[in-house]
Amino acid sequence: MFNTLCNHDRSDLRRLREILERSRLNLLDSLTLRVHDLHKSYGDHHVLRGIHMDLPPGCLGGVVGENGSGKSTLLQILAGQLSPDRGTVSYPGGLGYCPQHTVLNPTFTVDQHLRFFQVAYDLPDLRRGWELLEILSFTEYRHHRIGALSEGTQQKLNLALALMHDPPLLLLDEPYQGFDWKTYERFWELAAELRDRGRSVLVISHIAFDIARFDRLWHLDGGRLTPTSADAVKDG
Ligand SMILES: Nc1ncnc2c1ncn2[C@@H]1O[C@H](COP(=O)(O)OP(=O)(O)OP(=O)(O)O)[C@@H](O)[C@H]1O
Repeated sequence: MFNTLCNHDRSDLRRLREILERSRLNLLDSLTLRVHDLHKSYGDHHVLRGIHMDLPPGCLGGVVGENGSGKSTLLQILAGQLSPDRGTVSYPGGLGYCPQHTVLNPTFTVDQHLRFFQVAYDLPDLRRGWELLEILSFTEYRHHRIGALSEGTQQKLNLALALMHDPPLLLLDEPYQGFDWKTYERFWELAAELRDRGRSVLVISHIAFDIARFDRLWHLDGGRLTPTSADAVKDG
């Protein structure tokens, strides 16, 4: 009798575990950035030729590739700023996009940009925005107009604006261009912290430089992505 009960309990437990594991996988599936068979041409220049990619929550991914290989084109499509000729992109909703070239108003101050984006993102306060100024060490420029700031400081604001609403997916196109070394290190700490809090982070990066920092790495070449390792990129 006791054995029968125990066996019964064990099989119930196994079934429960299977159900939980299935729901965990379904949840993970619905939270993942999924890219399927993306193609993009400019005239007869076929830049992307069938891009496939999955980026789950809590993953710091990188795309490396030569100049002109199509990295920014890919990120612009993922961010919804450019239409692909073919293929699909899906993600759970809410993203932060840091474009390669800043899109800031030179006559506005740093603070005014934060307030403008606070309204756009419908944020109750600017706590995270100010925290990002601290982390990226440019609080002292809060009341300066953008036109009077160095390119590196403008890039810091560009990044802070992409992160301040704490979205589940971050698409960062060479986000540390012009950063000094200390801020560059801070950027990677920030990216790791976002990953550890379950965000999906995709960074376009320069070959053989920061690639050991990624959980997943792809090489963009000939219009296609190949999963690769830091060692393969350095050696290749
Ligand atoms: N709007 C456009 N019209 C025509 N050609 C374009 C356009 N945008 C990009 N290209 C071309 O598409 C190719 C890929 O450009 P893209 O900027 O995506 O590459 P990238 O890998 O990001 O380059 P980089 O490392 O120099 O930033 C390049 O040959 C570029 O000249």
